[in-house]
Formats: sequence, C-alpha cells, structure tokens
Amino acid sequence: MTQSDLPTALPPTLARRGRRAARTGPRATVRQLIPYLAEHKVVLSVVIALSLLLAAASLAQPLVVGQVITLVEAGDPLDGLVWLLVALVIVQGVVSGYQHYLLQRTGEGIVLTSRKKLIARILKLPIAEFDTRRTGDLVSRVGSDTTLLRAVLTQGGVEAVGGIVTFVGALIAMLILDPLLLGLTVLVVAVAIGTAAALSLKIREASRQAQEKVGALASAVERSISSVRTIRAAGATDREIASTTQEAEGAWRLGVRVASISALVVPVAGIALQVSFLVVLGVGGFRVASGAITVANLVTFILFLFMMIMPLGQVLGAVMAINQALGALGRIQEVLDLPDEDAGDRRLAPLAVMVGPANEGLLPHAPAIEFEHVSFAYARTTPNDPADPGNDSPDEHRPEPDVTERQPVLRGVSLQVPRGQRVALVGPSGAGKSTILALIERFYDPSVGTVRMGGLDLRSLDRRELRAQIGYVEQDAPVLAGTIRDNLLLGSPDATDLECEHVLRQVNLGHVLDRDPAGLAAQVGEDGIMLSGGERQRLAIARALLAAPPILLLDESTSSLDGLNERMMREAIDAVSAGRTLIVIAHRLSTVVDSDRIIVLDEGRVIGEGTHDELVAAVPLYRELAEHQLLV
Ligand SMILES: Nc1ncnc2c1ncn2[C@@H]1O[C@H](COP(=O)(O)OP(=O)(O)OP(=O)(O)O)[C@@H](O)[C@H]1O
Repeated sequence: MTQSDLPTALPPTLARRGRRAARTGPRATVRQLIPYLAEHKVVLSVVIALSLLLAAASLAQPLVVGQVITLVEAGDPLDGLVWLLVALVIVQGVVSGYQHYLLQRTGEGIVLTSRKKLIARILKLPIAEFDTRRTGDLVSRVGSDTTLLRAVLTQGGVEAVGGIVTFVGALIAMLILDPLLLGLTVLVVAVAIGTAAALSLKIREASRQAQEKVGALASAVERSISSVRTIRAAGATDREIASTTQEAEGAWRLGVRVASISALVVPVAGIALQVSFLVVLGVGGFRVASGAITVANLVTFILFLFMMIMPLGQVLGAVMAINQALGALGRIQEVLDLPDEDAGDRRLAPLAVMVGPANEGLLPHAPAIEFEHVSFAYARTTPNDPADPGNDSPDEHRPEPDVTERQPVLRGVSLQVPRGQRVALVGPSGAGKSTILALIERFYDPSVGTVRMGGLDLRSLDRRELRAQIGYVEQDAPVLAGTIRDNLLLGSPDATDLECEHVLRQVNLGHVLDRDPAGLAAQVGEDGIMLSGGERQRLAIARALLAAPPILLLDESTSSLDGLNERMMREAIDAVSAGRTLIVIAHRLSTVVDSDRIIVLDEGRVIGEGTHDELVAAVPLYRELAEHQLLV
C-alpha cells in the first residue's frame, strides 16, 4: 500500500469552507439566538407584559404632573393627584425590581442551557477533534462565551420592548403638545441614532475577536498548569509567565477595544439628550413668551422628552449586548454544529457480540480482533489551526491552514488476535502500536481496509456496545483526578467496596488502601500524581478487571520498574489476562516472553509475527529490540 492509495484530500468545497471560516471566524445570526429565548417564552411574556405596565406608568406621570401644575396655577385643590403620582412611582419601582429579578434568572437559565449543550457535545465529539483543538479554548467556550448570552436579557433587551412603547407614546404626546418642538427634537435624535447604530455594528466582530483571545489565554494557562513540573524543571517558569501574560494582555487589548466602541455609543445618547433638552428649553421658552404654549405644556413636553430618550438608551444597550452575544454565540454554535462521534454511523439493531473465550459468538470461530489490509492516516494538524487564534494579526493576514495533507501511519496492516490469547505488539517508537489500539476502540476508522471484532466489521457495531467489550489501559494518564473509588467505578458504577478492594489486591495495590486511612476515598491527585507510574497503571488495570470485559487493550508503561514493581506488574497482567483476550503494547521483555504471540511493527507495517524464539531467529529488528530488553 502506498501513500497515494490513501484518501488524502478533503473535497474542495470543504477545504474552501475551512479556509473561509479561518478568515472570518464563526458568526451567528439573531435567528440562532431565538431557540435560547423560546425556551423561556412564558417568563419572557410576563416580563414583556411588565414592561408594558411600566411604560404605561411612565407615560402617565408627565400627564399627572401637567395636571398638577395647571391646578396649582388655577389655585384649585389637587384632589389626591399627588397621591396618584406617589403610587405610580412606587408601583414602577416594585414592578421594575421584580422584572429585573426575572430577567437575571432567565439570563442564568440561558447560560445553563448553552453550557449543558456544549458539555454534552464536547464530550461526544470525535476523538480526532481533540487532536486539532486546544483544550483551554473549549473550556473557555463553556465558561466564558456562554456568560455573554446572558447580556441579551440583562442589558436592556427585553425592557427595550416596553421602551419602544414608551418611545412611541411619548412621541405621540409630544406631537399633540407641540409639533414644531417635536420636529426639532427628532432631527437631533435621528443624527444620534444613526451614529450609534453604525458604531454598534462594529461591536460584534470586536467581541468575537476578544472572546477568541480569551480562549487562547485559557489554552495557554491550561498548558502551563498541566506541564508545570516540566516547565519548572526546565527553568522556563519566567518565560512561560511572560508568554502566558502576553496572551492575557492580548485579551485585555481586545477587551479595551470593545469597551472603547461601547464607550462611544453611551455619550452619543447622552449628547442627544442634552442637545435636544437645550433646543426644547430655548425654543420652548420663546414659544411660552409668545403665548404659543403654556408653561404646563412645556414642562409636560420636557418630561416626555426624557421619556423618549431613556428607551433610546435601552435600545442602544440592547443592540450592543445582542451584538456582543452574537460574537460569543458564533463560537458556541461552531462547536454545537460539529457532528458527534456517532453521526453518519449506520443505524443497526444492537448485536450481542460475544467474544470471550468461553462464549458462543455470532461467528464463534472468528478471531477476537482482526485487521485486514488496514491503512490509516491522522488528519494533519497545523500551527495555524482556526481554533487557535494565536496572534493579534487581522484574520486576513494569517496563513491559511493546511487541512489537506495526511501522512499514513499504518500501511496495509493485517493481523489476527485469537480469542483468549495474549498478543504482544512490539516495535520502535512511532511504529503505529498505539494507533492499532485506537482503531480497535474506534476512536478513528481506518482510511482503507477493515477492522473486525468476532468476525464483524467494527463499523457495523454500536460504539457503546463495542466499547463495553473492551477494557483499555492507556500508557499516559490512565488515572483521573478524584478518589481511588471514583477511578474504579468509572466503568462499573455499581461495584461494591468489597469488589473494589478485591480487584485492588489482585493487582498488588492493597497497600494503597492500607497506607491512607481514607482507604478507597483516598485522593489520587490530578492525573493520579499521588501514585507512582507503576501504581497508576495497576489502578487502571484494576478498573478494567472490575468491568471484566472480554477483551483488554494494555499500553504498557515505558517507565522502568524495579524488580519488585516489575513482578507486581507481571502478576497484575496475569490476573487481568486470565480468561480474556489481551492485546498488550509491550515495552518489557518479561511481558513479551509470556505472550502467546508477538507481532512486530515497523513504520506502520507488520514485519514479523510469531513466538519470541521464532522472531529472535527470523527478524533482525526484533532481535535488536530484545537485546536491549525492548524498552523503546
Ligand atoms: N492524534 C494524532 N494525531 C496526529 N498524529 C499522530 C497522532 N497520534 C499519533 N500520531 C503519529 O502517528 C505515528 C504513530 O504513533 P503511535 O502512537 O501509534 O506510535 P507507537 O508505536 O505507539 O509509538 P510509542 O511507542 O512511542 O508510543 C507517530 O508518528 C505519531 O506522531
């Protein structure tokens, strides 16, 4: 099989789309925002009704004030009008407080919905997505971008509905009171609206860029924290602080840009209010003097003017918040639009695949695992990945990501793993051993050829059912932060403490229970850092034992173990392989020698297969590896 046999290029339309997305960044439309709001339509209807009530209360106030002035001028009694005014103000205060609470709560609801959707999607993304995306950026989308959606409701979006009613009501009242004064006011206000609208259009793009930079910052922090030991040991702490701080400064710069655009919008509304107020006061004064309008009507007109300008501020605030939210929603939606791992799988009725040595399978004589002419290439990742806004340069100037080039890692691999046998994969680093395990787990599908379990093409099996048949002990970080119990129950949530303790003793980990009074509740630290390398692997083996899958994949730790640890690891592997099929990536001669069959890989090809003695005699690479105790 040659490289040219592999499907290497993406369809041109996909490649074009990828390049376009990299240039412009993800965008969202108002239509994509609607489902988030629709989920809260009952509460939002109540809030809108309250806004209308507030608008009516606001509009009533100038009329009552005008009436009070007229009555005072005429020397007539006020007849409780002052009390009506007080009642209006109190009702307005109480209603707007309640409305504010409802909006904040609904805003939190929208953040929660988007977070739930993102978490569910991210954890179901194809494994290949994690090869090309930065963890911190994904975390930032869940933590930070989602909070910007809240602003759609909390920064005036819904009050603006009532605001529009107030605006129109005030406009009509002003028209009745004095059309000339209104004409002048509208002129000033129209200029202000035009300027503010043009500015707020810029906010969406600036906000998206700012959020991308926050994502890049989260990625940098995540990298620094997860590699803190390596960084410390390399004496690179100060450089790492400097480069991470640089990302923080980048986020600050873009945040300030958003702030400066918004800051221009706010005074525009303020100036509009002041100028129109001065115009109305000046021209109005003349008109009162000439007897064209009364003092009461001028005061009422000025109150209505305030009433008209206030919602204008609300609408501008809402437009800014919506534009900011759309920037963030674009980044959220980009992840939600990715297909999940099962997308495109053929929907088949669940099949009871029994591949244990004692079980009658669907195809009882088929090997547990079989590779037939399998070739595979990882999608190539590039430093200029669209998910990595690593610099401040404008999008147009970034080099386009190379999404088409793929290098084969497995080339025409054919192998069989009979049921109940222990098969060792050996070969130099980078030969493709871990990739074979990844294909068995169906983290990826082969580019060419077929992988089968119990005679069935893996692509015809439900992924969950397939993985239920397999235990997988990774080489790196096979342990999760949490307690020993959390780690054991990951694959078997119903196991009892007694069962947990039993499997721990089977893999010679009884002492970790004895050394900590917390026992199974003892913390293992981030990535199991409180355990030794050998203990981590044995804990992962214990987890696999507890789930008791018929097939176990074990990527043996490369860390050298002393005599005692080596013996304990061998006993753990013996315990786990009893009564099941075991495929082990072997780095220790003892593991290899104890295997039923050894498969030698080099540069993605199977170059030898047999027992230890057969391979020592026939395969020079194997002989060389064995001479060096195999630790490669
Ligand atoms: N997720 C990935 N994305 C892109 N390339 C990858 C990925 N994982 C592995 N590779 C590449 O595939 C090749 C084979 O890797 P693999 O991990 O299968 O080798 P290996 O034989 O298990 O090596 P080792 O013994 O060092 O773990 C390597 O060149 C590696 O760089």
